[in-house]
Amino acid sequence: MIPETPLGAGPAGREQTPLRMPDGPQGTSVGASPLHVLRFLAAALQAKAAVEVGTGSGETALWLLRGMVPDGVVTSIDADASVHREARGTLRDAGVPAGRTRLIAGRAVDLMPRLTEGGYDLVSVNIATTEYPQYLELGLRLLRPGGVIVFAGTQLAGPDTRSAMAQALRELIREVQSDDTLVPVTLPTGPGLLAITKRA
Ligand SMILES: C[S@@+](CC[C@H](N)C(=O)[O-])C[C@H]1O[C@@H](n2cnc3c(N)ncnc32)[C@H](O)[C@@H]1O
Repeated sequence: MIPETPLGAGPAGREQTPLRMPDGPQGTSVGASPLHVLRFLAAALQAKAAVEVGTGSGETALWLLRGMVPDGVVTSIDADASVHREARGTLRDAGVPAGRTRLIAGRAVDLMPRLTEGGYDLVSVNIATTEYPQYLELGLRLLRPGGVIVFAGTQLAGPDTRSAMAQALRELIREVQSDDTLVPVTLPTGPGLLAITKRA
């Protein structure tokens, strides 16, 4: 079992404040990118705990944290341990206290089953994959009722192609459509998002 970070355990003596970020010059667009969507969802859910699959540069984790409650924690998994160095730099440069992220190296399919069932408000899958259905099952297990799982890059799968990724995406959609406890939406931003909430 991966030890859970106690929520609300910020660095001693440091007041937890929201991580603010500019969207652009005042009075212009507020943004419609996948990152804006993730930040919005994290804020709307008042997310205290999120799981991210695919840490990469740390940029997505940063935007999730900007939407989450001030002491919220992102658990971010990447199969490539070397990316966590860059991600730590991204988060540190943005002023994120170290206690707000847990960066874990390994394959998400191996690590997600070790996270606490029902312990998360939001799961963000940042990889376009042939294992979409498996990530749906693993991610839904982690969500509290009313939580949301977001798949990024779904338009890369091209639903009318015969690629393994497209087939996996179709299977994912079939599974979502056949489950009355799930409410999905496709968002045509960036490489495509599929967001699914688990009814409370
Ligand atoms: C598109 S990048 C994520 C970019 C990230 N959102 C960012 O802010 O930079 C995908 C990442 O997922 C990782 N990855 C790919 N397959 C994985 C798997 N099965 N389990 C965990 N991480 C994986 C890759 O190593 C890569 O760093």
